[in-house]
Amino acid sequence: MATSAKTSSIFSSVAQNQPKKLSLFHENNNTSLCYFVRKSSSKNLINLSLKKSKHLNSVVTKNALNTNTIDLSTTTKEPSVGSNGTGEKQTRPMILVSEKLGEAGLSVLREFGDVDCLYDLTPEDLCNKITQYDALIVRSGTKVNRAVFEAAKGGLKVVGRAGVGIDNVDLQAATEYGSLVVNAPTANTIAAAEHGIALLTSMARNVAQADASMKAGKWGRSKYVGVSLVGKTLAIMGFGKVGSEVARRAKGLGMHVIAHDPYAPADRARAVGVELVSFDQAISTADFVSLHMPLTPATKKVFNDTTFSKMKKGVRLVNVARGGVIDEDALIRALDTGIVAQAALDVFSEEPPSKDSKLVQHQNVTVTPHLGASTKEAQEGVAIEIAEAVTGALKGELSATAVNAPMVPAEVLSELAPYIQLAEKLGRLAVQLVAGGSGIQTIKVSYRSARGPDDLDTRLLRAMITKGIIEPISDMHINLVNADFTAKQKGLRITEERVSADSSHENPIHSLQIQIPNVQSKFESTISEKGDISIEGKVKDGIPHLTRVGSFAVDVSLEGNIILCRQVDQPGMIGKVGNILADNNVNVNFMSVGRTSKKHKAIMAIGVDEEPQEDALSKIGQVQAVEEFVFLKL
Ligand SMILES: NC(=O)c1ccc[n+]([C@@H]2O[C@H](COP(=O)([O-])OP(=O)(O)OC[C@H]3O[C@@H](n4cnc5c(N)ncnc54)[C@H](O)[C@@H]3O)[C@@H](O)[C@H]2O)c1
Ligand SMILES: O=C(O)[C@H](O)COP(=O)(O)O
Repeated sequence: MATSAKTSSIFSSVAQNQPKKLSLFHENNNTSLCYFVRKSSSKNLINLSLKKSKHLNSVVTKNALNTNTIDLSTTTKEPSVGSNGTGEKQTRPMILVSEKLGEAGLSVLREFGDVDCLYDLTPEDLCNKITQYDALIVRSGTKVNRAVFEAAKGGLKVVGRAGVGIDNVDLQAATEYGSLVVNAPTANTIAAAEHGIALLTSMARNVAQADASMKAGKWGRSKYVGVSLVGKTLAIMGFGKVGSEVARRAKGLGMHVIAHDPYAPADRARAVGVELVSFDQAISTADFVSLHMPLTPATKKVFNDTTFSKMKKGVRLVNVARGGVIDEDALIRALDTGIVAQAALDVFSEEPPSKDSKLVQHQNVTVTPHLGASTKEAQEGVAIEIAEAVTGALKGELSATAVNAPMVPAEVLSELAPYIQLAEKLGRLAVQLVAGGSGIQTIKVSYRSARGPDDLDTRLLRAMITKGIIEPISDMHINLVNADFTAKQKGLRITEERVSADSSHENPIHSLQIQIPNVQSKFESTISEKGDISIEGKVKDGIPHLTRVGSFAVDVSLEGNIILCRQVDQPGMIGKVGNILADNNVNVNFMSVGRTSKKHKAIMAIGVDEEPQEDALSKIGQVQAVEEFVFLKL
């Protein structure tokens, strides 16, 4: 029976401790920024690392070598299976690999966790077993549908797709259950492109048919006269990684290459010497059409009776993308009428296709069983790429190949780290102040910053505010994957505004304000003139501070817990409240007083390490000049 991993998932505990020291060190080709947390006894480590893969080899394309992963992890120490080398016991994550994966990738996984390779699971088996695992690694043959996520009950932290296409993973369900989906998008590009070229050339020269005929004892020289490629027009549909590599190779064969891709930058196409054209122009002028787009709702059956009828009679079609982009019945009709002279297919709408599939059996069709990524080199590369992405994600890293979560560059992350803590803590405080009313519907977040919108990526901060707001009032675990989704589900509207500040451009954020309109507050003084609960914070020397409560300026570091207390401004108040706390053995770590005007109303913000007992709190309430107070947990 598996022991579940205690390595926290994506940034789950980042905000729980304050950083003390920032150090930069180099270790085995890794450059890491490490924040050591203030309380050494907690032994938690928040790791912000910028890693260069030491496993990826030359098979992997340039993109992959430049992959930066962002480590935002805390490792919880628990008695159990393994050891982390410091004598502390740790649990090891459980990883299920459901399709064949290269050995090099398996070694990376085994160094990190306990790995089960179970290649013949039925969908039911998968649902039954998935509860035991923290991560699942699949290729295109495993359907990771909603049932799998439901069965996992939120315990499946990561799904790794060892390849590019994620059409076999239900991304919506993954997001709802907070599972990060990562893929290995670069390591099989060349293999797929080479297979596309192999199909193109062998189709044009009837290689497969001639081979089968000879093996059947025939010598059919006149039957297998082919067509030449040189000078012919090839339309690449989807000018992404594979499409552009096919284009390069086809140009080397002397073909005239055009491409259709609504999202591809024209300069990338120009660099390869390819003209980007409209869909209709591409399919109506091409002698050969090669498909390289993903399967999405927009591309499903995009090659159908209508589009085939627009093609040049005698066109030849290659598909190493996804079977589902073609209406296969329409293709059979187009082959039968001669609109499509030949097709070479590596992928099918249903895999494997039925044994009596008319398409597979068609004399003008060449088929391979989804072999595009199947070279030794690509499989080693993919296995390493996905193993690193999955282990990174299990450590809490924000993966550069995340499919259902924003990718935040390492440099942005390291800069925002203290603000991430500030965001969660302000969210936590704000929600605890709500006493009732019509429920929280809107959270207004204002970032005062000297930076322009393009210079300030606030997605992480928004997610952390959402986490701070939702976690104290639900049993949900919020992470970067599910923050926006969960907020929406709960009917929470989070609006963001940037207010330009004069402060230094160096600091990403001067101050962060959270407002909750249309609610009552447990501490009336947090209500601003506009009638909203309003609190504001800043980062000072790397530490988050609460700096404004309603219209009162305060300054208390956001550590431990906080008591907010409004009183008539008069001498001796600090001593009276301080003594009550001292009698209760509660350590005050920070205190600040803000007032509207002398001898009028003042607010004491007191940071306390421990939670005071009920009777200590009620004694504070009994102090004569105290008008209201609230205890808030951070
Ligand atoms: N047969 C195999 O074994 C094999 C191997 C690798 C990749 N693939 C498949 O090949 C396809 C391409 O992979 P990739 O790595 O190049 O992906 P990619 O994301 O780099 O490229 C896909 C391109 O398609 C474009 N696109 C999206 N919608 C489009 C549309 N409606 N019309 C035209 N273009 C559109 C995108 O803008 C992108 O440039 C994917 O479907 C992938 O799953 C198959
Ligand atoms: O999308 C992909 O990466 C390819 O289709 C490869 O799929 P495979 O991993 O099942 O070979």
